[in-house]
Amino acid sequence: MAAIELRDLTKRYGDLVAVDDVSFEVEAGEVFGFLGPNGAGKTTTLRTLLGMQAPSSGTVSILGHDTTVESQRLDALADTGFLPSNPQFDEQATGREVLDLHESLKGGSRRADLLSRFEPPLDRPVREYSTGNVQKLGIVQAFMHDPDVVVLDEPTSGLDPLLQDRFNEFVRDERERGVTVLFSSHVLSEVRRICDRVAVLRDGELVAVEDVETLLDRSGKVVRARVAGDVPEDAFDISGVSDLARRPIDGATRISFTFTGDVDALVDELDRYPLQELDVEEAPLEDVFLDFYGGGDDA
Ligand SMILES: Nc1ncnc2c1ncn2[C@@H]1O[C@H](COP(=O)(O)OP(=O)(O)OP(=O)(O)O)[C@@H](O)[C@H]1O
Repeated sequence: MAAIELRDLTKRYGDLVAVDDVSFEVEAGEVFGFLGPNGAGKTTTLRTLLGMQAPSSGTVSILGHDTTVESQRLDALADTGFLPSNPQFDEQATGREVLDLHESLKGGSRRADLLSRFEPPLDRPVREYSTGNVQKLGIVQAFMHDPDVVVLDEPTSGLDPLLQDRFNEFVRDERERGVTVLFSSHVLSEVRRICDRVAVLRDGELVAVEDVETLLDRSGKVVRARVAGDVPEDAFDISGVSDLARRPIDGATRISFTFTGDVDALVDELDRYPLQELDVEEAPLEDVFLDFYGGGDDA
């Protein structure tokens, strides 16, 4: 049984189809990234999955419980943590009081551990919190009852780069513990670092569900080389080379291209020239996702 399952989920707001026939599963113990530009329908999908609003059609379940049925939803939520995109707490309450209430409702066996990692200012009222501190309190609250499944809506927004790193490391640790994590994000580099698989949503429609590794393999490598002297016209005219650029510089030639072909063929071709420098790296995820986000029907 998948930890999270969405089948043919559609959610309409009046005439607007915010989520259009979306199906995917998140396996137990998987870290699954949910990506899409603003307005793609990510929040709508997550809120519908959690039973906070009814689907127009289709089914949603967490840990085998249908979250559109109230009794089953409560069973699901007992083992689920949720961090909304703009967490809102009682402004008058202190962070400690917010967590005390949550603990009395759902439990707090991991509270101390989480507080030592994220350190929100517990004795100040929430109205005095910065955006980052609200987010830290939200993270503690989402994980403190030791849930099996956690749904996070843009968890690193509002966190500074240091805290983003701490959060990403934390998610990797949670994965080691077998926790299932579904999170939406705009931050593509973090997806690379912590996700097993990703789903990409555009205009309410799912345009891809893929292993992150497969996605990166498919997008190829960026190769940059500096070759002594000139290079012939047909240099690097081999299968898998695209966006080839060359420019003379100080008695040498700078070459750059994207490569999706056979590595042996590339090595053979490189071997034909007197190389002065060589740099091979993954294509930036931003470029990979532009294929999906960029519009058109060819994604
Ligand atoms: N309660 C609502 N009533 C009417 N329209 C809504 C409602 N909530 C969302 N929408 C619309 O549904 C579409 C999807 O919005 P949603 O917030 O799910 O996207 P998102 O991918 O989470 O975007 P973002 O990254 O900006 O948070 C948008 O066109 C939005 O305006």
